[in-house]
Amino acid sequence: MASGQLLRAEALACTGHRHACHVMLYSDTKSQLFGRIPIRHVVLMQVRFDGLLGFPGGLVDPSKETLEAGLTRELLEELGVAVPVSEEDHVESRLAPAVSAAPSNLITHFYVKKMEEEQIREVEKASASTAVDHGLEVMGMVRVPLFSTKRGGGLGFFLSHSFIGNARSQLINSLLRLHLLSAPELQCALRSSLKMHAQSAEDLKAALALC
Ligand SMILES: O=c1[nH]cnc2c1ncn2[C@@H]1O[C@H](COP(=O)(O)OP(=O)(O)O)[C@@H](O)[C@H]1O
Repeated sequence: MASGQLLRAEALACTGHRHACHVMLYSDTKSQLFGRIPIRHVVLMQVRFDGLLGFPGGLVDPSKETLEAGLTRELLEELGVAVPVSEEDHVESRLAPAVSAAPSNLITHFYVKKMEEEQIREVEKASASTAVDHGLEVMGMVRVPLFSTKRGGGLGFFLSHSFIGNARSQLINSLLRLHLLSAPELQCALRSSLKMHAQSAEDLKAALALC
């Protein structure tokens, strides 16, 4: 098993750990950007309160509720609509890397749920209207652009943003595992991200000089 990865049961047996559950909601779509670039799939992420990109979800206390019940409760707060998640949607559990000298005590559990495009639209509408976390813990839901434009835009530029924890690798692993994109398509997007990242560093230095 890959480093840090745990079976769901092993993860639940860890004492003294915090548990965070997040889900990637997605659907197929026939929509085309500019009437010619196939969008293929709708994948939802969110801009969090801290400005980072991540998946909807949150901390769950497994001594009080199941991981899936806790995730479903978090989703209601963040999305404003019931999206039941079950054990069958579970993809992986992993010990989060340590962020300081102290060992990590956070276990992240990741889920993937396929929906109809219409249900995704309902989630998007509710997340900006009835969700109690809107504008507070969640600044807004976003669709991941899965296409690539000639100049490396689309997925490449999206991946150059900053993500919370291992959310970027959760996204990339899911796109590969579900065959939503091929490995060469992802490699191409990631190369474009690296270039964009270097350019952003220069832009940031220039912006700092304005202050
Ligand atoms: O999308 C994600 N993928 C992987 N880990 C995440 C993601 N979002 C948050 N985390 C991790 O889980 C922890 C708790 O998540 P979150 O901030 O969503 O919970 P909360 O809203 O209940 O405080 C975060 O501090 C972060 O380390």
